[in-house]
Amino acid sequence: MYKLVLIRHGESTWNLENRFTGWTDVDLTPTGVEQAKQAGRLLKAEGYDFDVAYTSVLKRATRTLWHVLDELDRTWLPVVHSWRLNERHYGGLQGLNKAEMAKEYGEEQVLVWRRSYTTPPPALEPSDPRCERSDPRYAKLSPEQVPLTECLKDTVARVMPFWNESMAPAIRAGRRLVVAAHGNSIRALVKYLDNISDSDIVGVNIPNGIPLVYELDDDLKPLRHYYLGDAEAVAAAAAAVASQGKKA
Ligand SMILES: O=C(O)[C@@H](CO)OP(=O)(O)O
Repeated sequence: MYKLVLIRHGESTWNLENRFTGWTDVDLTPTGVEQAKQAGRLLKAEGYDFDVAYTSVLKRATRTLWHVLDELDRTWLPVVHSWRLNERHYGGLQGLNKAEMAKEYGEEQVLVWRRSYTTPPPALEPSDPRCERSDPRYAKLSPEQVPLTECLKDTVARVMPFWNESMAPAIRAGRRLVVAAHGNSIRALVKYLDNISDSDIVGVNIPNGIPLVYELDDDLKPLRHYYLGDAEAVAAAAAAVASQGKKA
């Protein structure tokens, strides 16, 4: 039996301001830092140890990982960064306030933008200053690989090659992985692992900074999964994420 630990980054400045974030590289808030440290402490208290760490190229996930590794006294572990673990790209919504958009366009529309599997938010223009195509961290990608928007299906399509080519082989080789990523890149992995339908994934929300453990069989099929920590607090935190698209 293998174990895989997934952690969504701690609260970011734009989580706090309730803004669509996507590939915008915002940092953690002091609460987010504390959540990340707490995740590390929980893992340590439960006896978890790791051989390799995975994260995105965005600082809210990277710093979350650093705090987790620091608490585990494992700052020396190899860290694999991949843009494929980045948050889902939020297109022209990046930077806009979720509750204000719900007031303007309605909660139903915001739910479609946030959680529809196949409908992406409006795309960014390549000339938009928010477009990441000239960001040096993506210099090795073709322009088309740097999205102008994404629905979750698009995110699944770019996460899965990384799972298949890097993460899954590492797990099969017996390496214990800790992954610090984002709400929607984790939803993409969870959808694949648990074979969740396109409609049921709409209701899945990942709380900030709480380790999500997958126990996997020899074929990397999930035997079970669970969050570490208090179940009620986990449910409340996931419900809070779901309600970010409400009017107030
Ligand atoms: O804004 C975002 O990038 C994501 C994660 O914070 O939000 P949502 O939960 O609305 O997909």
